Amino acid sequence: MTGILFDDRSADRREQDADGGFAVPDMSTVAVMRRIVRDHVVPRLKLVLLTVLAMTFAAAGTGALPFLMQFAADEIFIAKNEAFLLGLPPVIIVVMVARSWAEYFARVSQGYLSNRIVADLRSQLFEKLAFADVQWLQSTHSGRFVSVFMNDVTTINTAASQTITAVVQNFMQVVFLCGAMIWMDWRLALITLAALPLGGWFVRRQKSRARQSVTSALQEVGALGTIVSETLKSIRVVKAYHRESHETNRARHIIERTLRHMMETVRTRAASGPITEALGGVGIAAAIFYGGWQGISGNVTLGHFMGFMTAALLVYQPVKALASLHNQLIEGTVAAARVFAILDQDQRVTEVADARPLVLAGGALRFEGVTFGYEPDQPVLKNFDLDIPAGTRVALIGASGAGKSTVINLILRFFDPQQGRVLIDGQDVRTATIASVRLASALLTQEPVLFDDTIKANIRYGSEDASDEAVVAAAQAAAAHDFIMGLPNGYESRVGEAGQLLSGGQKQRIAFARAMLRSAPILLLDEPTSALDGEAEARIQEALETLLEDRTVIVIAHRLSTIRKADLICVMDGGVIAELGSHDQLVASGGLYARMMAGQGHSGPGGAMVLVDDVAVARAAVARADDRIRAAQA
Ligand SMILES: Nc1ncnc2c1ncn2[C@@H]1O[C@H](COP(=O)(O)OP(=O)(O)OP(=O)(O)O)[C@@H](O)[C@H]1O
Repeated sequence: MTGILFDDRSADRREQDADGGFAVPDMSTVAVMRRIVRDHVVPRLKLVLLTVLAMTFAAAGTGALPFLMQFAADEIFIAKNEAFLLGLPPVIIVVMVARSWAEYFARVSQGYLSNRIVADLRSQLFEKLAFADVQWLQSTHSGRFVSVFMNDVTTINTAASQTITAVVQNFMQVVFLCGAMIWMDWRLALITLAALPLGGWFVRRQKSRARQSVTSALQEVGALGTIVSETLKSIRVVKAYHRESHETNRARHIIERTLRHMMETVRTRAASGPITEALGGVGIAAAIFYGGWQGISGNVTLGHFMGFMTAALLVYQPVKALASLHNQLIEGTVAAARVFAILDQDQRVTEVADARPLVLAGGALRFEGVTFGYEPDQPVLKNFDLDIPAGTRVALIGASGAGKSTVINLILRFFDPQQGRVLIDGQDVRTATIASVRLASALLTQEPVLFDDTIKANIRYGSEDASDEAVVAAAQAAAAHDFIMGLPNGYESRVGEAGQLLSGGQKQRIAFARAMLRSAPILLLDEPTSALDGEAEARIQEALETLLEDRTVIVIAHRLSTIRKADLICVMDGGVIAELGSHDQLVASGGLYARMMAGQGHSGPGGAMVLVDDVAVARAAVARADDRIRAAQA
């Protein structure tokens, strides 16, 4: 169940499937913007309005500058008005200070808004992932999720923080400055601004190019995330097989492709600069010519001309900024569409409207005519019937791929069968609340799962109300207490990422204590003692026997000793039950089980079943692998 495999698709296959095996629906920029406004801006409308007001004020301050220039020229230099000269500086100072405070407020509130959007999106994404269907999570690359959290959301943040205020601010500046120009001389204004529609057309033309390059770049970053997490998770195998260079090359290809797409984005963004600059140059040249000619003819004053030219020179800066913000907006909306695709993912395993918590008795289990396949047209279980009275210990055995883990997946309702029902204490799991179905069982996997937290928190995982005494009692029962007390911080010691500061056996004992603490009537085990040494196994075996008492136990068994102890042995073959009975009954019947026990094994469609009856054999294999790793590292 825990072998390490790599997603080693060819470069072409990666290109086709670059989004982590997950399609992003094509949402238009407008649709994405509408959703962001609806979900994130409207709920904070007051703050947004205040921000816009502050921006408008700051823009109006800029719009007032040409008039000040005009008055200054006409009143001071031409009319020689001394009172005006004395009064003007304080007015300028007040206007500028008020304008800069308004700008400060606008920037801070904009920063809050964009970071708030990011925080909300990250929380929603995490909740979505935590509650998502196992099937969907397994079929989507983890790198895709990591990159959405880290990269896509950051792209949205950058876009939001740079565009929310900047678009409004620059737009308002354009409006005020154009207004000032039209007010001063509408003919001159028309000449100066004639080039603007051409710039608008150019920016629109760039849109699809920008969308394409941003989408590809974000996809590649997702692929990079996948390869980084995959390589780190599998580092022992990577080194043991001397594949460091191979993995580095795989990463390098993706990094180079990302660079190409990023450069395409950069070029598209940068292109808007020279174009608007050139158009601005044409407009201003025309204005100087026409305005100068009017001046020579005596139709305009020097102040009038200077005021107008100030506005004309100022207006092209925000226009240029708007063009580049348009690209930023596209980057943000492409990233947002990828986030929304995850948030909108439909859930297949859902609760019915009138779902009720399971009423648990002893944890009796029943499979009634269950047909299930991960792909609906490829059934893994076929019309599967199994009745397990409360308190029975069942060993599931069969060839690899026979469907043993699938049985456990259905009891936990990670998936729903296409036909038939799974019942716990007589109640269909589909009519019960999902939480109560999951709480009915404790799961122990072959590879223990620990979180980067303290030992105490790991044991208490899923039983948060348990007292410290109960935690210690569970650890004692799991033969973990002594080694925990030997650690410098005892129960407060941290276990490291995925428990890597502990040995395999120690990790398993912690996981075992966690299961002990949980008072679930059903225990689902994937032969969890295989990582323990002889002495610890003997101690834990005793504890395990206590834990198993009065519980319904389903164990995917690999060891003869475990199989022998089961009340019922269920031999699975090709998605059906080939044989069912106690060890003695099955041996006596002389069928498949008897042949397995005779050491002949069985080659079914999924491969051979392996019985591990000798811990020493397994330990020797692990020691050989470790020697190889040490040799490779040396
Ligand atoms: N998430 C999944 N998506 C698609 N197919 C799956 C998935 N999980 C398992 N399968 C397929 O379903 C079949 C049964 O798998 P299952 O894990 O139940 O077998 P198993 O008997 O537990 O095997 P093993 O002993 O090797 O762990 C296999 O053919 C496997 O390839």
